[in-house]
Amino acid sequence: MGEEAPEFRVESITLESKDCHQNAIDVGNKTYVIGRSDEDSNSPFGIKILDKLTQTWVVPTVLGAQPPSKSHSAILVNDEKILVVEKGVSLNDSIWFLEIDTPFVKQQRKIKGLEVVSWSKGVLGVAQKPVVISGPSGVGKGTLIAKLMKEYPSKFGFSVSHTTRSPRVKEIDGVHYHFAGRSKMEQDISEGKFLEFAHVHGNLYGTSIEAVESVTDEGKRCILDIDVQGARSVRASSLEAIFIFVCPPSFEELEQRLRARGTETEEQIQKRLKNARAELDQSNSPGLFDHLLVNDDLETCYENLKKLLSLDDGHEDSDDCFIKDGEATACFAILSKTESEILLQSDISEVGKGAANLLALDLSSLTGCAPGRTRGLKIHSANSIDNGLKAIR
Ligand SMILES: Nc1ncnc2c1ncn2[C@@H]1O[C@H](COP(=O)(O)OP(=O)(O)OP(=O)(O)O)[C@@H](O)[C@H]1O
Ligand SMILES: Nc1nc2c(ncn2[C@@H]2O[C@H](COP(=O)(O)O)[C@@H](O)[C@H]2O)c(=O)[nH]1
Repeated sequence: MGEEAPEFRVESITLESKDCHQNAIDVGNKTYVIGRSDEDSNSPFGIKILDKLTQTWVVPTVLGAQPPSKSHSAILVNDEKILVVEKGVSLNDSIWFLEIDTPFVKQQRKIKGLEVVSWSKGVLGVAQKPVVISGPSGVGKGTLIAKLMKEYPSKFGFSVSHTTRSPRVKEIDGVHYHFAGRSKMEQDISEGKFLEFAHVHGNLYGTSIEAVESVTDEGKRCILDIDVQGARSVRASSLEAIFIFVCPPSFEELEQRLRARGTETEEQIQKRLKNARAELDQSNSPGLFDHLLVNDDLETCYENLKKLLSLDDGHEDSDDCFIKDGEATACFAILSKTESEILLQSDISEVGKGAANLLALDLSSLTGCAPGRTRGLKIHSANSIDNGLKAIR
């Protein structure tokens, strides 16, 4: 893992030239060198870590989608993460965190026995809590979700799970599920790409982090259709969600619905009914589900679901917040840092406005981290006279 090498020249702090492709950030006894070599503009956006005590270089395993390898500036936020601000991309795409010692990174380091770092993209604004819908097979979860998505196509997005089960007739890969091979899915799970996974009715099912994040990136509220084990795992994760359990009016009715659907063999139906009893028992586990819905008459149940999601009052949700102002190309560099804010200054020559714009990036209300996005960023103009950059929440 260690490698002799002073092939890099490391300055003690960030190398912040206008076209900087490499930054060196000191964290304790280590120096993190981020970026690509200035000599080779086509080289990949790499990370190297210098152990200053032993003078050895380590190339860590880098997890997560990485920023576009353009020029950037970087600064240490705290012992856990480095802020990297990319130039020449839209403001929405410019803010990244290199996690060097967060709980996820520590966990992955332990699993792999290797040095690990992870990227987490910074996202402006907050998102509405995802909605987890659980309940026994055949109770009508999919039917309720389909109605919700049909009535509110721009408001909700479905988290497309991975599964090792075979597709049913009319099921489309990437729409209903990502149909996956077991070994690939297990490998992705071990690499921390899944929010939760469970063995359900003899197959492996799981929600990838990307499945949830990509829905949220579109400005939509994410709906997860997962079993009770999965709901338990999400409850224990850092994802804040609303948890709804859907019950059948009776066990007989559940059996009838499952049979009438006609998608399972008799053996599979028996397995699903057996598991249904266990799931119904667990629906009352303290602190697991926020709401129980009985799906007797479909329309009544759907109206009750809408009430739970505050969709019955005709008002838009007040905390909807989708960023439109950050789509223009930005050229900001890190200027300074306080405990809760980092000041970014625009490159005057690039924006050509005659005066530098100052933005303050509020770090006090961040939610989420690797292996997902870092959300909740707020940016506001920090110019004494606001010269045109609107405050962005
Ligand atoms: N309230 C209802 N009354 C009668 N039939 C219903 C009702 N809700 C759903 N159904 C029917 O029950 C069957 C099972 O519904 P659905 O596939 O939505 O269940 P599910 O909970 O998503 O199951 P699974 O977990 O196996 O995916 C479907 O044929 C559906 O049309
Ligand atoms: N824990 C998870 N459970 C999941 C996920 N996706 C679906 N499911 C649950 O599996 C059963 C069976 O589904 P089916 O499509 O084979 O009928 C059902 O209870 C789903 O809720 C997942 O990603 N994780």
